Amino acid sequence: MLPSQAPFPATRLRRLRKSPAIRALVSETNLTPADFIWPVFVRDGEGQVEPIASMPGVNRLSVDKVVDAAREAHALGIPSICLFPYTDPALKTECCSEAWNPDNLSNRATRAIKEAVPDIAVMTDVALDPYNINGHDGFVEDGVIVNDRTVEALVKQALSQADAGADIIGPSDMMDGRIGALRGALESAGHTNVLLLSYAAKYASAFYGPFRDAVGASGALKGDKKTYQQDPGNSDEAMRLIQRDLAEGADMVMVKPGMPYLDICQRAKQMFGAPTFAYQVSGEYAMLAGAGERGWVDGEKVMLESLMAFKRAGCDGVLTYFAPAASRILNG
Ligand SMILES: NCc1[nH]cc(CCC(=O)O)c1CC(=O)O
Repeated sequence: MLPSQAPFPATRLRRLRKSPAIRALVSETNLTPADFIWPVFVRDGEGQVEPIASMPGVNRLSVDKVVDAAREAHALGIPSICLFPYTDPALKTECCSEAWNPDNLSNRATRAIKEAVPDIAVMTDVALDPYNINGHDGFVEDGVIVNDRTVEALVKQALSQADAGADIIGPSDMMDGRIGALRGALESAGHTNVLLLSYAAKYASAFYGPFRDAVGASGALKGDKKTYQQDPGNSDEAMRLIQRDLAEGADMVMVKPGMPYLDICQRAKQMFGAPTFAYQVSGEYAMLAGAGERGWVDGEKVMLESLMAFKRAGCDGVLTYFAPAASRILNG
């Protein structure tokens, strides 16, 4: 596999690292703002910028401020912004109907962004957890997270998002059969060019903790998500999930979390060659940003190194809360 190399001193691999110019010539991986999808948290109100304690530097934004964020992202060269609503606890119910309300927070934000910054791709999240009194991604019946009835609700949710103008729909729920159901419903409704970025290999991870604070789901969640999210020790299962989702009509696939699962990213890209994304999740962000804030690591350098690692592993892009900070540095 590897080309043969002459023995030392004919081969001195340090020659290839001798100066910035030579290193630039032989660098294998390129990181640019075009690699990023920026997840943002949306809340009610106007002019609201509300810090999230466990995610230093990340805020919940009212719709007007999300539009500002989209403008900023576009100016920085970030192609896509991904919306996560913080839902008023009073709107959380067992039937989760706020999820497909055409005027829910996520749909209002989508419409506002598409009007103000039409060129940015808006990604939305399909799962019931922000709206569910039980905090789960699916309906709960007698303590069981039920699959098929949940998929019917996810279809309604996704159609309301597509109607609002979402470009990319990201099902993060991990129910079986949802990609096929969503693709069929989008086609029937005439949304033939709405993309599905499937959270295909999503693990039951402790790294989602700060996110659940950010969307207000931590208090609501009863139990864990292990009957639908994957066992962190499994790799073959991830390949089966990705293969299944591509076969059902996913345009792009995601591995989540990111940094602890780079082996899954690499395997997925090599095996399927599909557009592959990683989600550098809230807990990963909190570790890097928190340690950077305290001066325990060089925050900027670990941020860029961690993002470069996704590209090296074979990812086409990465969902990261660092998107604007990293882009500002990359743009010089
Ligand atoms: N549908 C839930 C969802 N969508 C995105 C994230 C996590 C994102 C992050 O941690 O940054 C989660 C959390 C979960 O599955 O409990």
